[in-house]
Amino acid sequence: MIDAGYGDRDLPSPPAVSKYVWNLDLAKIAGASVNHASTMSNAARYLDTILVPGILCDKATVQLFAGSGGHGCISFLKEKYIPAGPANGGDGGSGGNIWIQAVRGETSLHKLSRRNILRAGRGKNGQGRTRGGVRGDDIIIQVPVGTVVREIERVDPVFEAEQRQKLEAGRAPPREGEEGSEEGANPAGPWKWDRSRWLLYPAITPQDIATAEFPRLPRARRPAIASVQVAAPVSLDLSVPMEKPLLLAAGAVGGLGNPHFVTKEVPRPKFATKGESGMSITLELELKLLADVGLVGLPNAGKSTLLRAMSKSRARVGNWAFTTLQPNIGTVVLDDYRGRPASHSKYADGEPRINYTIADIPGLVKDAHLDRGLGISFLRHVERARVLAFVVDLNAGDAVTALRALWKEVGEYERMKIQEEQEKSDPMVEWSPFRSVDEALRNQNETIVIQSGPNYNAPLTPEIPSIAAKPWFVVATKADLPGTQENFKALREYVEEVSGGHVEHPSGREKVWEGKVEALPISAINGHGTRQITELVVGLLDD
Ligand SMILES: Nc1nc2c(ncn2[C@@H]2O[C@H](COP(=O)(O)OP(=O)(O)OP(=O)(O)O)[C@@H](O)[C@H]2O)c(=O)[nH]1
Ligand SMILES: [Mg+2]
Repeated sequence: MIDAGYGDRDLPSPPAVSKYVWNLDLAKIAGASVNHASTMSNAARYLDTILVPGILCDKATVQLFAGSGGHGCISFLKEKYIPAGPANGGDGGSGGNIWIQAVRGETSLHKLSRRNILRAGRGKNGQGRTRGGVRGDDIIIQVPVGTVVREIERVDPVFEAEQRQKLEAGRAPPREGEEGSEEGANPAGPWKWDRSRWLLYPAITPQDIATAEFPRLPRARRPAIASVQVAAPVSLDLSVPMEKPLLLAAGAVGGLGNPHFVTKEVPRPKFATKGESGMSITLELELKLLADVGLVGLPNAGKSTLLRAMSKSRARVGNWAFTTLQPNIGTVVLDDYRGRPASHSKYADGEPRINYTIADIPGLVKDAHLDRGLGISFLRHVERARVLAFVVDLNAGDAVTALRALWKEVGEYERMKIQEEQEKSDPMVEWSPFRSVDEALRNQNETIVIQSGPNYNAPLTPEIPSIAAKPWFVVATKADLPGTQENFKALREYVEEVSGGHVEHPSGREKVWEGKVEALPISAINGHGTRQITELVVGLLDD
């Protein structure tokens, strides 16, 4: 236990917290069901801890396949005294849709990045007695709030068919009273069998096929729901939790049953159409805001130990620098629906906060902003956390020096980034357009301007608030070790002076967060002091 050298704060044991909130299992979400943490089986929980050792995942590429439509049915009424009744094949069911929804329960994209192909269900085929096929199952992709979605590729068979039809319509004069013909060949008909579109009666013979005449293929159709589909190309910034999911890809319509093709000449058509094939979209998802709290500290400061103490994360801990090479994320559950919640915190919209996330980032070293050590990619994570926790080791030299060194690194990185941004917005090439025909003929002064700006590699550079403007606090670890009190006292005095504005802000920036900076002593290996961190974090997040 830590003795009373740390002032008025006593260090109670940590709250019961657990790491994963389960409310999404992609294998089960068909049909818009949302599974809550409490309904998850222990086995699945256990499996996930093995499969995903808490590695933070902020990017995923997924290929989505909307459901194809079921085929139409070829069937005839058959009853006593009616040996050869009229056509009564049902239409095929339409394919399943794919939806996306940003929800608060999700904290990482790791489940999506593991399953990079998602398929909505296929519509069932139509059946006899004019029974339509059952619709395919929908898929809802639930992502964390702060996900940016961008389309990479799209294959839409219906769109292609429409384009083909337009082309044909332009090439061949349409028959009187009708639009352009489908599938080329002979615009005036009769049409021959197109294997990919027509379904034939099983008893039909090859000779029949060769001589049979088919009606004009119906135009490629879209389901009515496609009108609410997100316009192509998909580019979404899901920064608020969504009450209802958004339609990304509508399932394709089913084929038409044989009653659709009854004519005076062909009263009993022995064909029906196949369902349309579903579209596929490849999306890149990126989590813009990664965690509520980012742990910033020198190597070996005890960041991973702290994460383990606060969440159920099993991040690796070792008594040497660079134990952590990949960022880890842990979720601190505030309300596990058992007993009283650990906090009564609420989101801005009044919904109770059930958890918050902590990102354990590899240790920062001197000149990390020049990509030294594990460098820039990790500073990127720092930039995206809402609150920063500077973790300093009380047992490794002067804590104030360590804190200032950390801020310096963060500040340098930011300065470099601002410079880069400015360079990006400068025009890349000068351009002076021709002002007269003469000039053009002489072909002088021809330069072209390519305005740099959003491009494919950086289509969305969301506005990120300055790092120094983020709320922050200091976590002084290893407070259980002897002789650390003095170090902590000096640290707390320094921090108080910084919040009072008596000394320069360690970032060296002018616009800084104006709240009161706290310094908390903790002993992560004993779990002491973690409750205070939670209280503080929740307070900062609520502001
Ligand atoms: N006595 C004591 N030791 C601690 C405490 N927290 C961490 N340690 C020890 O400090 C060492 C480093 O801990 P880590 O959690 O791996 O440190 P880290 O900051 O994640 O280090 P990197 O991943 O290398 O950046 C381990 O040997 C821990 O056991 C603490 O509160 N008290
Ligand atoms: Mg670590």
